Amino acid sequence: RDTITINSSLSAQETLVSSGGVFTLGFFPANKYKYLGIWYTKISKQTIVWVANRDSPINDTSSVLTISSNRSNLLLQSSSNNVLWSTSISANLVNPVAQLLDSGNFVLMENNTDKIVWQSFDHPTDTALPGMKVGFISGQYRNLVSWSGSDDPSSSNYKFSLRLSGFPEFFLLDGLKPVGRNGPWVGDHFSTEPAVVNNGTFTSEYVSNDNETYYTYYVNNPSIMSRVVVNQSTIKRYVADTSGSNWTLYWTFPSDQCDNYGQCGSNALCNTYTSTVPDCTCLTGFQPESEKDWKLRDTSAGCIRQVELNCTSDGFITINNAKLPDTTNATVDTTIGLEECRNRCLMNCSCTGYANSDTLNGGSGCVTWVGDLVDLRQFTRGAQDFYYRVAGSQVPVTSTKKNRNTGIIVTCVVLGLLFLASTVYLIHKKLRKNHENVAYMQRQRQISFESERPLALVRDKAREEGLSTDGNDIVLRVFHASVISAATNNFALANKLGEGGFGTVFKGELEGGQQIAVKRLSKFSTQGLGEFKNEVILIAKLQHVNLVRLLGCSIEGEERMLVYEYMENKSLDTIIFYKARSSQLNWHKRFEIIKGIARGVLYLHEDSRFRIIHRDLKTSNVLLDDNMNPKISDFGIARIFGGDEKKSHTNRVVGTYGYMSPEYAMDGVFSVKSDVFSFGVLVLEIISGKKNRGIFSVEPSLNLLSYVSVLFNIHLFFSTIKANFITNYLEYNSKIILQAWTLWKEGKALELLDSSISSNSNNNLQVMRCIQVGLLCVQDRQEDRPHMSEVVLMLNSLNTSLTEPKQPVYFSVRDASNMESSSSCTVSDMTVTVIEPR
Ligand SMILES: Nc1ncnc2c1ncn2[C@@H]1O[C@H](COP(=O)(O)OP(=O)(O)OP(=O)(O)O)[C@@H](O)[C@H]1O
Repeated sequence: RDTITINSSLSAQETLVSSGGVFTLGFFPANKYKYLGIWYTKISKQTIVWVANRDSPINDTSSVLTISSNRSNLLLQSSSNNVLWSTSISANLVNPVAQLLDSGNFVLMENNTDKIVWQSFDHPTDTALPGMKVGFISGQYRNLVSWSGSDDPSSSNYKFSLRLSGFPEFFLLDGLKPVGRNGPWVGDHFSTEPAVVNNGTFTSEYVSNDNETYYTYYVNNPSIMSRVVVNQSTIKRYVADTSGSNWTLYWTFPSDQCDNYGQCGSNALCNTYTSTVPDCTCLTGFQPESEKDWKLRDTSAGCIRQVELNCTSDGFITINNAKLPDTTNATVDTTIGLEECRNRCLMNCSCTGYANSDTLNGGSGCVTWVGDLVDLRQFTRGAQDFYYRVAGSQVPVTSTKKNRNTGIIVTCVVLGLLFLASTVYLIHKKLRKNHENVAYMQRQRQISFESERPLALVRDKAREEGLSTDGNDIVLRVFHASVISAATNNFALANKLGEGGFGTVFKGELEGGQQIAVKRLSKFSTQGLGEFKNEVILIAKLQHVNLVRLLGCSIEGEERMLVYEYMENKSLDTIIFYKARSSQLNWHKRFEIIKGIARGVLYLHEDSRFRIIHRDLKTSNVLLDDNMNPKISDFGIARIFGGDEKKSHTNRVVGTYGYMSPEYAMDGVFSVKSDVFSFGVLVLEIISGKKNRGIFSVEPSLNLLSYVSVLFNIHLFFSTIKANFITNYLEYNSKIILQAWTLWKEGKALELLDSSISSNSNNNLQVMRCIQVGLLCVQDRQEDRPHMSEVVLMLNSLNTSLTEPKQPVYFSVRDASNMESSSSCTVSDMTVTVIEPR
């Protein structure tokens, strides 16, 4: 039989045998006592895989395993009715049955249902059978704990247990002392087992999320049995075939001395390539803490840096095929790749190393370390690269490949310089000849400086006003991360509002019912904590009815979150571009929205105490409250990510194609007039309900190409490329501008109006006025575009006469055949130069 019921208990002389005969449950003798346990039926040398009463042995011969009379538990009782072991639950079953399964799992359940209320697999002793989970599950640790001796099942000090902190990993412990470290799970294997990556015999499963982290495995071949067992200071995997032959040792850990935890001390590398004696070497850039001890092979003190890190000019050295160092204090971010991981490490002066957290598919995710690097080892194959930080002067240029590359680079630089020198004369001549060009360049530079200046001014002002010490007049909450986590139901997917270039936005509700939107910044700038706070405080100071209120921020570890008021109707793009929703916004509401946005931008540009250039005005950055009032969002967020937007890779920081002014798209120059351009696009989109932008990815190198072409006077080649670029840009990123312009010129501008809203003669004046303002704002030359103060005026006093908008230059470029050449040097002329060879 394989079951116990309320009427049939298991006496000391009886056994249960699983239906397929794989496992037996019964009483076995050990260490002068008796224990209730499970073993393989066919393996001749009894192999116990589970013990119920390992720490409460039986010392009589008539103990019995029963189901308790209240139908809730399994009880192991001695002859004197003492309970030696129990399942300790309160199940209250109607018709309980305990059954031994062929998997080795002993389960208590409701008869004829699948409702298992207790199972031995949830209470491992020293052995993990296939399907058993080891780790942290349902709020409890499930460790493997070794027997005290080969004939003594009682719990010993040795255990294989998960350490959850940092990047979770399994340790073999003697009490609290690590004996060995299995390393974190890096995709399809533990970092210490590169050689046992799935060879088809087993399927390993590793699950790690906010609620549980565990390892389990399955045997793929049904004729094979396997067990993983902790035996004192080792953990071993055995296999046997089901016919009952003896066990074969498949894998063992520690496998050599380099697996002993911290064998070589900190900041040292252990390998056993040349002998079984561990070879300890200090990492390059480090030296033994004690030379004397090191020579005597006492490496416990480890290694120290030869040159201290200075944070700004440090570099990294790679260890190939590495077992990652102890990850207890490491930080993991699975959302970024290696390059960003490296940058993150560089930005954090305490970061001492980094690596991918997942080695599959060429590697992904990021782990960063701080402090000493402990328990590193190197394998000969199959493991991953680990990068550790050293002072710049310690980075060796050793590999021949590097030397060769350096040689090539040096040769190229020398040739480039020669070429450069030979063309200096030509450039000089060209620049002299073209005074307007020089003037243009100066103008551009000036604009750049102007746009940078406010940032500096703002910071100085902030400091003057003592904002770095949190001025009293600012109502800004610094939220504890747990408050945000609770408010968003632990960032539940169901609460996700959207995702932008800076991170994911979640809806949340604070205690008390206030609704919030939380922007979880996925990447952050080089700024330190103080600076981040300053910037946030600064932004919180900007208060206007047409700006989204920033309520506060949250900072925890490397995580930065911004907390905004929640906007019931989300962003404008979610309404106007969708037929089903766009009729919610009639012309009156659209006109109010346009005026509201204009007032918000004016406030940013001129009315606030600080001059802010938004740099990414677009429909998804205009949110609507419950009354459809527009509120600009993301103002100042670029500031939080540092001012050096050219280095950033988020589409948000470099702006969004379709809304970018030509000078910003082509030359990276931005000013308040770039915002005016984006506003113009917004206006035309709100009127038409159509997007200006198609799908088009711009080659960032084109800017560079244009400079190179000037420098080397080889327009003919590069101008063709640039002409293509511009044509493409036009093709995809100015649909509405071109349509509005055409209709305007043909006197049919009203046709631009979204077909889902009806216009009437009362509205026509407003619609026409808005189209004209839109076209004035998207004019090519910055100086032709109005300031926001003028825009607000134009929208509010419909009777004043306006200038005629000029033809967008894009349009003229498309119509290239009409163009000859040009000698003037505005942005548009640069385009003309480009098309010369046609
Ligand atoms: N305060 C808010 N209330 C309600 N919804 C919001 C709020 N802030 C953002 N959202 C929603 O979350 C989405 C993502 O916002 P986010 O500002 O991160 O990205 P984006 O504006 O679409 O792109 P980018 O970051 O490139 O500007 C928005 O489109 C909007 O629908």
